[in-house]
Amino acid sequence: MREVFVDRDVLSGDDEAELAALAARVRELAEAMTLTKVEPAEAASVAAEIAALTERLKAARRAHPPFGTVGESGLDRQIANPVTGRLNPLAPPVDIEVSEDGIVRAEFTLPAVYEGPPTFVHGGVSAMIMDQALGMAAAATGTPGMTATLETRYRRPTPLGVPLTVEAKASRVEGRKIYADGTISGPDGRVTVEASAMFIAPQSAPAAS
Ligand SMILES: CCCCCCCCCCCCCCCC(=O)SCCNC(=O)CCNC(=O)[C@H](O)C(C)(C)COP(=O)(O)OP(=O)(O)OC[C@H]1O[C@@H](n2cnc3c(N)ncnc32)[C@H](O)[C@@H]1OP(=O)(O)O
Repeated sequence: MREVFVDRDVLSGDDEAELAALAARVRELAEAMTLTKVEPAEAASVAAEIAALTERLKAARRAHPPFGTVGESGLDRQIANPVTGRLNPLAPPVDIEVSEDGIVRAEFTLPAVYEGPPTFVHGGVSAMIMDQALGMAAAATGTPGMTATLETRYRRPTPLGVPLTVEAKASRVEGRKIYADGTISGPDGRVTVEASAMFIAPQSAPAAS
């Protein structure tokens, strides 16, 4: 696969593990925040403590999110990615694996912070997870690309708080265009979301930002 990334700090395994642990705590904080019933005065007190913690983190700051060390697939460097990044507290708990036959798969459970319709996953969150899974399936062909089109078909509501499965696979490569299809299904195996996407390999690597 050709190199597509700009220069970034690359974290050691230990540094990545520590920041991933911090991100996990921030995720728990977001979940607690969404569901808390504490009194307003307590909320204000907690807000002040969090502001102080944020200042501590800002004391040493990068210009851009870091990368992790390259894995065997060569695709797992974006550790602050908003869909699967261990270092990104906004990322849902989705750990996508790519098998040798190019099938992309993850099992995950989405908590209340991703709620759209009451008790169900927000459709934009499902689309985001599909985009990533389909993009990784496209990249597994050896030709990674930018999402050009993404079509999602919501067959039935996707429930929160139960094990879900996302699967995707590239169907064909036509020049710079890579096509992929995938699904999200519930614990009963029934498909809740179908998605198809077309990715286009850029003529040149994206410019540094
Ligand atoms: C390499 C990148 C990093 C990857 C790293 C891998 C990491 C491991 C995987 C991670 C997975 C992440 C998955 C999320 C990935 C995003 O989230 S990407 C972000 C969302 N997408 C974007 O921002 C894309 C914005 N658009 C663009 O940058 C450019 O329009 C594109 C898509 C690169 C195409 O630009 P271009 O190369 O100049 O295209 P151009 O030469 O005009 O057209 C080529 C052909 O494509 C067609 N085409 C172009 N655009 C479209 C379109 N939108 N719809 C339909 N057809 C189109 C043209 O009609 C033309 O067709 P033909 O005439 O050849 O038949």
